[in-house]
Amino acid sequence: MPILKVHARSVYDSRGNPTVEVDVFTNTGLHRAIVPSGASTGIHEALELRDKDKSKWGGKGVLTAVKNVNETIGPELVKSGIEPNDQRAVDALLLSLDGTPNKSKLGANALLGVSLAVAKAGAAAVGIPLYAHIAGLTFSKKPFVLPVPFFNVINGGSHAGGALAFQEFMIAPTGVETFSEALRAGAEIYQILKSLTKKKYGLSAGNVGDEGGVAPDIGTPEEALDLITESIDKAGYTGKVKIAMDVASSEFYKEADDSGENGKYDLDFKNPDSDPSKWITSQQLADKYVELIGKYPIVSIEDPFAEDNWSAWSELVKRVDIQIVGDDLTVTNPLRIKTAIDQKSCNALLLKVNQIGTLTESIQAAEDSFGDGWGVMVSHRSGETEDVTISDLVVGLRAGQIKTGAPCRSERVAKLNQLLRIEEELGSQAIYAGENFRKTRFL
Ligand SMILES: O=C(O)[C@@H](CO)OP(=O)(O)O
Ligand SMILES: [Mg+2]
Repeated sequence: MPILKVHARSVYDSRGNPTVEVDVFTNTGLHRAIVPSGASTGIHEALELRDKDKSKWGGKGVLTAVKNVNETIGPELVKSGIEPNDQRAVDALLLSLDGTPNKSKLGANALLGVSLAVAKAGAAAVGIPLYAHIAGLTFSKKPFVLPVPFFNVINGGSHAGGALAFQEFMIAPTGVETFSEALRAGAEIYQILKSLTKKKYGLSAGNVGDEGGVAPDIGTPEEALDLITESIDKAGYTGKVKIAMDVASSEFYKEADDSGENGKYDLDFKNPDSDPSKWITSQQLADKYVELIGKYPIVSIEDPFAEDNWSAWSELVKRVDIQIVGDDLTVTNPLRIKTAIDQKSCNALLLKVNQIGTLTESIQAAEDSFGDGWGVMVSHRSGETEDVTISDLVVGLRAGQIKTGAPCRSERVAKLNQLLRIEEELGSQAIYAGENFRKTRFL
């Protein structure tokens, strides 16, 4: 049952930017994937190919990537006769057609659209759900595990206006029994947070950022954490719902030396008149994290330091016992993950399929991370679409944690709704990760 035809087109993501959609046709019908896109992208990510022509979409077009699928990848894949359920062979072909270390020839967005659409065709070819197909491509151990959803309920950094430097403040219902209860808790807390925010910071503070979280003009992480804690308490989930942050600190790292070390962190980076004398060292930022962890129920911090400020990462891991997640640091790339393992820089991977460009490499990144005892959190991008592949991926990988924004805005809720469907379908064949979210692979 080979691949009959591959067709790509340019569609739009949740920020109104063009992105790549790929249709793969087999004798089971049409299988489609849409590629997400980041804003606070790491400099070491695989290349998202955007058109050079600045006259259309301000240089954000993806017509070249679309053409690469329609004129190169698609015809070669059809000609190869590779079966769609042989994901490894498909991805190996994609890598050889591109031939560059960072997918700069054909574009990681072109490759990923094909890779994910083929995965769906592969699942259909054997007549099983996508999550089960992915489980078969990796470590498959029963029961299936439904992830703890990390809801990004306050948006700051490069995802929102306002002064807040830290990018994401998330709530994680680790202390409930099921995924659906977790989603209900998230939605209830989010509604309370929204009205509290409006009351304290004015009506427009209830407007949302790129990932559906509220975006009040607050200056300090403490203010955001107080708002969240109050909302959790008011909703009746004290102790059952914990807090996580994605600081995305590469966005406000200044004056580093050539190796990426010894820079300063500018917590006022959105102010064009920010005062350099107030920028802080990685040591001072680490002290701030330790203080916040002591004061709030924080279970996970992502990108506490910039992508090449390696020494600061290892120091923090030694000082705290919570989850420290690499995103810009590790970029879902087995080579950078290896360095992070060797240097003990973090203890969890943020897995974003478009950082690396194929499903097989994403699975490898997860395997390598689990292999060192790390946690793995599957993640959306700030520019998203109706595609829900990551929901199947997190279940297939048995990763136990997903971040997909606030329980608000359809491109975020689509992923959560897909997890509700999977939960219903699996019934007693699945357990909820809950407090074991860092260790689900080893349960
Ligand atoms: O930093 C992140 O983790 C992501 C997703 O929340 O943002 P972006 O897609 O803009 O890189
Ligand atoms: Mg991040």
